[in-house]
Formats: sequence, structure tokens, C-alpha cells
Amino acid sequence: MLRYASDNMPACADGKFLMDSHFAKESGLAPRQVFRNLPPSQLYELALAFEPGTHITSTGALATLSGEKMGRSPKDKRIVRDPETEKDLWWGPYSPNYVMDDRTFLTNRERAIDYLNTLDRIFVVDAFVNWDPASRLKIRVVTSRAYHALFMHNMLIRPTPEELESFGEPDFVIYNAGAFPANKYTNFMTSQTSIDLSLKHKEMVILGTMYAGEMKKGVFTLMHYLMPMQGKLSLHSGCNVGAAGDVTLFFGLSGTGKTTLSADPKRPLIGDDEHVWCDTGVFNIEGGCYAKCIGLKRETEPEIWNAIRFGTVLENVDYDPATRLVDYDSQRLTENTRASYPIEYISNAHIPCVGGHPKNVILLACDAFGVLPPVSRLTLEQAMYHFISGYTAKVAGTEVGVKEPTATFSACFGSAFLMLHPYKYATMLADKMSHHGTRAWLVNTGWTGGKYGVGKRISLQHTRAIIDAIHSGELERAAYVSTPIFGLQVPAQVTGVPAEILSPEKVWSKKNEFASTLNHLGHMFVNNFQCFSDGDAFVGVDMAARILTGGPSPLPEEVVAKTGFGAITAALAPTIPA
Ligand SMILES: Nc1ncnc2c1ncn2[C@@H]1O[C@H](COP(=O)(O)OP(=O)(O)OP(=O)(O)O)[C@@H](O)[C@H]1O
Ligand SMILES: O=C([O-])CC(=O)C(=O)O
Ligand SMILES: [Ca+2]
Ligand SMILES: [Mn+2]
Repeated sequence: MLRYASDNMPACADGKFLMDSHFAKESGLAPRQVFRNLPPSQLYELALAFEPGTHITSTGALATLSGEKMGRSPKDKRIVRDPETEKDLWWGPYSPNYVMDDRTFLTNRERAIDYLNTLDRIFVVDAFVNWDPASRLKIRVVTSRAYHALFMHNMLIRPTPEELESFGEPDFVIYNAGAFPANKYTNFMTSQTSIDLSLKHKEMVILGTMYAGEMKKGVFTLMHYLMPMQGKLSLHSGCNVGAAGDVTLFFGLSGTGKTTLSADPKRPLIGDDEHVWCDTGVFNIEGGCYAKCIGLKRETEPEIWNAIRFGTVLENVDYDPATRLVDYDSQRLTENTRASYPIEYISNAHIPCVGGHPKNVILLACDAFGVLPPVSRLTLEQAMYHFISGYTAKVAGTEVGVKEPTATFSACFGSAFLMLHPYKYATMLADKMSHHGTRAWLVNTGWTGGKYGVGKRISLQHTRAIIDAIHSGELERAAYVSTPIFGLQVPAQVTGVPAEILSPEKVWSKKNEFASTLNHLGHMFVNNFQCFSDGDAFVGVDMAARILTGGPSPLPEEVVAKTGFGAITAALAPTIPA
């Protein structure tokens, strides 16, 4: 491997910084060299010199490998149970908060520090989260890899030289020793990967995964505790703003379109993934975006395409070794290829990344069963219910030939990051929506014309036309029809979208099969909701009952098997005029 002569190495920008500080004494770090807040150019040089498999692509991005883990490991995430915070947090079989005790946290922390102390150099990134000045927090990342430092430089809010000078002690520290494994025989752990968050120590420790998304979502998890405690609602959502200042939030699970649809040439981007809705409006938590790049095309996603340039980290992508041209269609390493870039790389970014109270919230679901309408209007109860459900359906199946859709439910469209009970976030959302007159919409970015294998994924062009119609006010004035089982309100017409695809039952050739698929999905929603039966303890019996009214009313499967489409449409409400 290529090695630079040491006199070409970047200056150790802040060599004495750690050794002298209160932080060094507290942390136990005793590094040989510390590179603090190096600019991207120097991080490139160090990554290229010391991190195998790292190269510059034809457009100047830094393409690198995250190692064995190429996605998050939610089952390896642990939250330390402390007497001070345990009563607020959501525990139990359906909660993402798997318990760890303080002593094990400290054991893992020691392991991480010991590992970092064996290295020739470590990287520190000091930066901020939360664009709202009143909510701003200081984050410190300590890591073994230049790639991680560049990633967090992109994803956090970058300090000015003056802010860096006066940074002081951080509010939260991430020790990323992901290049070194955890000991799987440690209590509370089952694998060589461990991602541990302690609210008491205000620290996160990462062992056994170099996937950079763990750091970003670690900070997000912290915000899912700190923000609601201040009455501010943290949300896994994209966000953009129209010319009239009208803000839209896009909720959705991974791959449903938050990043893709919030990048809109007509609407400046506030952020693509993590936001907070507070008393003054919304703000982005982050200073950058983390876009999926599988199948990326210049024609359909020009904003993201153009953001992939010098300074951008490309994770686990395939490229031609000679030309360094990236093959965005290749899944050779993973389907979850990613690009991380500062938000200002999106040409119409709205900086500072803050906005007013949302006028619209759009719940995205990629329904591979093809039974949910491409767009429907939700009542407040339905908005809460569907927000808590967090539904999407993926086409799983690596088995040749068999590719049945599988339903996924993830509370609040991001269960892995929740700290409190989902009903807490949902009722905060409903409060804010009713206070500010916010409209909610369910948009299916998945299959149309039949389920996966029969129909096809709705085109981005059609989804964009639907989003445009929400923003122009066209759907506010439309006439609506109610759907069976789910009771969703579907507009009869949307400009730029073929009318026949708006009501899925019209495009399914086998009506009885449509009925049983839709009804079956209704049952899956109902079953999933049993995970939240402890919710009344958090929001009260009345509110818990009200949330349930937003859900589907599936019929017994035998009834639908016998009477088919007739059974499900019998009890339908008439058309609701504009
Ligand atoms: N009709 C459609 N609407 C939205 N996205 C679509 C559509 N058809 C195809 N796609 C593709 O689906 C993917 C949506 O992914 P996107 O990056 O927006 O996910 P995300 O919601 O931001 O997820 P994550 O939280 O993991 O970042 C993109 O690759 C996009 O090109
Ligand atoms: O966090 C990640 O690794 C990518 C992402 O945005 C998500 O999964 O929601
Ligand atoms: Ca995204
Ligand atoms: Mn995300």
C-alpha cells in the first residue's frame, strides 16, 4: 500500500489539545497524535494513506469501505439503565432499548479507550447539533478513522474557527473504536458489536462496527430523549420549505423517499433525515445529508447526483478501478450504498436550516403489496395511528424466484432510535398538528397496479406530481372517496397522475385477491399495534382509545375468503365532496 513520507503528513493540527485538557484526564485517552477538526483535504490524505480500499472517484468524492458491517446493528444497541432516567424511558419486549448496566458500559468504554491508545493517531471532531440556537449542543467524536472524522464533519453542524477556539467541554462524546471488536462474552452482549449509550455519562461507545451511520443515529437517539424532555418533538423525517414559507415534513422508514422527495428544486431543503418541531417551528438536527445511492441517476435525482463531489464520503460503492467512475447500480458490496455530504452541497439548501410550523406532514410508505393508494388524506387520529405503526413493505427474498413482499413496522418511522414510548411522540405530534392546523397525508411510494411481481413501483415522476398537488393546495380542494378496511380518503383526481392508479382496486385485475391482500394487511396493522398496549400508562386511557380509532377495521379472514371484494366494499362511506 502507498505510504506517504512522514514529512508530507498533515500537521498535527492541535497536538497538545487533548493531552492538556480536563477531557484527557477524564477520558483516559493518551494518544500519540490527535488530529482535531482537520479540513476535508487533510482527512482525504490520511484516509488514502492508512485506510485500505479508499480511493478518489471520478467526481472527487472519497470512496471508502466500512468493513464487515454495511448497515446499522439495532440489536447490538444498548441503553444504560440509570435510576435518574429509567422511569422516563420505554423498556420491555417491543422497545429498542435493550438494557445494559453501568459497570458493563464502563468496561466497554475502557476497552474502546485502551484500543484508541494503541494507535499512532486518532481523530477528534468537535461540532454542533441543532440549528435552533436555543437548542444547540456540542458533540465530540473521537475515532480511529479519518473516514469517520470526515463523515461527522459532514453530518454535524460545522463550527467557525472562533466557535472551535472557544468550544470548551462537549455536551456529549462518542468514542468510536468500531475497528476493534467487543468481547461477546461480556454481560448484556451477544455479539462482537456493541453500541452503548449512557445518558448519565453523556457518552456513547462503539465497538465492532465501522458503519458510520451508527454515529449519526447515536446522536439522533440522544435527541429522542433530550428534546421531548424540553417539550420539543424529535422526528425521523426530511423537511423542505416552499416559496411562501410553508414547511413540509416527510416521515418514512429507510428507503421510502425522505431524502429523495425532500430534495425538490422548487422547495429549498431544510434537511433530509432528522428534525425537531419546537414552539418556534422546525429545525434540522444535522449539518449534512446521508443519501442512499443505489440506482442513483443524474436525470431523476440531480440534486443528490451533483452533491457527490470533493468532500463527500461514498460508503461501500463499486467503481471502475481504472476510470474511478462509480457504478450506482451495483450491489456488489451492499444494497445500502451511501453518500454523506454537507447540506450546502444541495444547491437549494435553506441555511440556517430552520423553518416555521409545518403546514403538511407526509407519511411515506413503500407498500410492496400494492394495496395502499398512492395518496390519501388522514384525520388526526389516522395520522397518530399510522405514525405509530410506521409501516412499509419491502421486497425481501434473495432466494431465486421467490420474492414475496414482507411488511415492516417501525414505531414513529424509526423505532430503533426511540427512547420514550411511541404514544408520547405521537401525542406530541397530534398536539402540534392541531395547534398549527397541519394537514397529514399518507403517500405510497411503493407498488401500483398489483403487488410486487404483478404491478410496478410507482414512478418518481408520479410521486412528485402528488407531492406538488399537496403543495399547490389542489388536494385541499379535491373531492374524496373513502377506502374499504382502512377508511382512507382518496382524491378522485391529481394533476399529472393517471386517474386509474389512484384507487388500487381499479388496477388489480383479480378483485378478490385485492380484497384478501388489503384485509390481510389490515390484520397485520392490528397485530402490530398490540406492541403498544402499555401506551395508556404514558398518555392516559382516553388518548390511547382515541389513537386506536385511526386504525383499520379488517374483517375476519374467512368472510373475505368467502365473499371477496363485495364483503369489503359493502360498508363503504359515500364520496366526500370537496
Ligand atoms: N416513487 C418513488 N418515490 C420515492 N423514491 C423512489 C420512488 N421510486 C423509486 N425510488 C427510490 O427509492 C429510494 C428512496 O430512498 P431515500 O434515500 O429517499 O430513503 P430515505 O427515506 O431517506 O431512507 P433513510 O432513512 O434510510 O435515509 C431512492 O433510491 C429512490 O430513487
Ligand atoms: O441511519 C442509517 O444508517 C441510514 C438511515 O438514515 C436510516 O437507516 O434511517
Ligand atoms: Ca435518507
Ligand atoms: Mn434515516
